[in-house]
Amino acid sequence: MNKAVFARMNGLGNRIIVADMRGRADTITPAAAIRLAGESETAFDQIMAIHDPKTPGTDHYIEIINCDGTQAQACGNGTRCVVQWLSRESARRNFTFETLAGILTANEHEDGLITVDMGKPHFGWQEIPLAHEVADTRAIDLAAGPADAPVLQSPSVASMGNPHAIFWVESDVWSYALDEYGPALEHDPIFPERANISIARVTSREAIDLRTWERGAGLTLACGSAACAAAVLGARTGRTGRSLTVNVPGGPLGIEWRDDDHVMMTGPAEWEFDGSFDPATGAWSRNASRGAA
Ligand SMILES: N[C@@H](CCC[C@H](N)C(=O)O)C(=O)O
Repeated sequence: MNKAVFARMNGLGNRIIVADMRGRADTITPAAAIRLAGESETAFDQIMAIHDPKTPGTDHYIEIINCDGTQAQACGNGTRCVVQWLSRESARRNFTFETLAGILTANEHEDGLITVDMGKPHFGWQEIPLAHEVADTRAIDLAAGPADAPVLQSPSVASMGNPHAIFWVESDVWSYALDEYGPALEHDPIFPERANISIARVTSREAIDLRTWERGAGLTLACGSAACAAAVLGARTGRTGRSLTVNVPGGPLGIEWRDDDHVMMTGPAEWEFDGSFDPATGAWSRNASRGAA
């Protein structure tokens, strides 16, 4: 067994395992991911596996694995954790990554906060994707709760590389049973690749409160790509400006939808502990010698 090094980290409470798979030909199996997800110390929302680059001009290929063993195209909080991991091993602070969603850049600032260029949002029904054409992706025909008195309805949808549905609500986001509605909405037939489901309350032109039921992971304390989707859809529907704070349960994320259409996400990353694991089985051990920075 050729073990790989990992760190358990978090981005505003989004539980992330960063795994160093550089210089190796193997990948992390779904069985290994599910085993790590099932143990209390290593329980995670996403694994960010750092691989050797596939495309010239990029530093690393990043594979993103949800805790159910499925792959994701984008993970904003996890990308910040990868940047913090890499910036601990050299003086570099600027990186170019490739993911299933394409090529993105990220950099760590002097104060430790990290900005990720999450790329451009997509609003076309085929790009999200939806199962069929809809008139307007700013409000699609989808609801949760009793048919005659829906609790959540008419979400705005977008792709940030991965699919997102944002339900706009008037009351405190904690007053909605997202754990009850999330699973069915994630698997609704309108989403052929399933979707990340969020409820969003606009509190000013510059601020949104957001909770997310993540595709493949369930309720999380933070979802960076959902924060980006909420921000661009807030602006696209006239609810907000293009530069705002998205308050997720784990804390605030700064989001700017620039005039060149790129979405910039800024927030922290936190190192918890590290160890080594078998990418085939998920068997792992904790390393006592290297702790938080
Ligand atoms: N936590 C992430 C999103 C992870 C991927 C998502 N569950 C999916 O399957 O699309 C983030 O911070 O963006």
